[in-house]
Amino acid sequence: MQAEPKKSLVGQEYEVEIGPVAHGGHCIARTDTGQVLFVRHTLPGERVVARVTEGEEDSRFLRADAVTVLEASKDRVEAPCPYAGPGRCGGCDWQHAKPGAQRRLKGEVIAEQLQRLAGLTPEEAGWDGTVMPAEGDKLPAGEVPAWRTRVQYAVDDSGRAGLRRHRSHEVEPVEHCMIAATGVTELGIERRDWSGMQSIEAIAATGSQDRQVILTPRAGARLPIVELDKPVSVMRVGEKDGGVHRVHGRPFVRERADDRTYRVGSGGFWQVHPQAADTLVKAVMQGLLPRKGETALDLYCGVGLFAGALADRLGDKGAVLGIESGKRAVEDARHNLEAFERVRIEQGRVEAVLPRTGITEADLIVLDPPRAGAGKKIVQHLSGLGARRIAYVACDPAALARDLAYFREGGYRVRSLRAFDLFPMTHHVECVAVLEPAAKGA
Ligand SMILES: C[S@@+](CC[C@H](N)C(=O)[O-])C[C@H]1O[C@@H](n2cnc3c(N)ncnc32)[C@H](O)[C@@H]1O
Repeated sequence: MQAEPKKSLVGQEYEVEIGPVAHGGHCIARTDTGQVLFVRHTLPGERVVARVTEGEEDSRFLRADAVTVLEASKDRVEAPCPYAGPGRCGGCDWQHAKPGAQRRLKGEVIAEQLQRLAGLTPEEAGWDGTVMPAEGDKLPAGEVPAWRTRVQYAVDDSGRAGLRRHRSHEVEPVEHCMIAATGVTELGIERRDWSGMQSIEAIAATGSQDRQVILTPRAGARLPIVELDKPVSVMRVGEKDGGVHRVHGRPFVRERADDRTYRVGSGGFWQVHPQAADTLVKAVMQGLLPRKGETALDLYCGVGLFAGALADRLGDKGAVLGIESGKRAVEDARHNLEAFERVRIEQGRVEAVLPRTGITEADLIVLDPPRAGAGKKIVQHLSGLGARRIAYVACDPAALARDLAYFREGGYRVRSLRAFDLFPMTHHVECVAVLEPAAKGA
């Protein structure tokens, strides 16, 4: 017997009261039959007509867009970006919220994740509940910080550059992305014909004039001659190997942070907001208070941002071990930190390399894992190294909360937590949690 096809609810409209914000840039509501709706383009307390964008009759939850606002929140503003709104560009989640309200919403998400996944109240996490804006991002009403120093443009079938629609491969062509940093906008990507290309990543380094574009051609397409409004180096993603290859110019950009220049090769990780690297280094160092001669680990070290900051502060007798999986990033980290004799960078996955190093103790640990977090096994391992303090840099509050719970099992407590809005207009937020042995804090 064939199963009945499930009935799609896409396009169905519900008039609903909007409840609290949820992780991911949407708010929670319920249909009159009790089905959960994750509604975008709305704010807590509003009454809206929500149109379903994904889900079926028996889905655990439905996704929806608020298409009519019947009762607006006092935090609502007219979206400054003409490409924001239901079915449009998926890059920003909170264009329709006042900047202060965006940070409050992010704070509510962090608080909810900490409570639900780690059983921690803000007080227990040593957090004042605020999400701090980056320096210079508090702007007069209606102005939007131009912070995105790395923008991934998608190209439509007619060769126009744009941004992806929410949870879609469709392209929203744009003439200008408001949150793109000036150095990116100056390249004039949106004004060119990119026929034959699938995507273009534009990078404008902070603290140097380095600009780079990374082109991903469609299958079998020839590379265009790239003439932009400003000088750039050009890289291409190989169709066969997926690697990033030099077309012309330097195969890296130079970024400045904590009074040091970092070479970042194409495809390597660097924080996107121009203030982010400095802000996070400062928060981590204020949390760890490194002492001369101590030993430290920098896990998921990228091109060596925290390893460099630690090496500076630990002095000649201190030592730092960085671990990073990206081959190119490791080459860059070794280059960036070659002046420090007592810094070593190992290439490989933390879960494989850390046990192999045979390290049994460290005074300080920084970990800055990707969105999925570090996970139970690594946290257990780290909890056994006897570190005086651990700084956890997190781009996902859910992964952070899960890992904090594992650290508690390992005998660590959260001493302080700080949150930074390094991704204005989007739902993303960065946290720095500082941990210490529970016995010490007791
Ligand atoms: C959020 S970035 C942090 C980089 C660096 N701390 C910084 O701030 O510039 C995470 C880094 O972890 C690396 N990575 C991802 N999974 C990894 C793993 N399992 N082991 C080691 N490194 C990993 C990525 O290549 C990336 O460079």
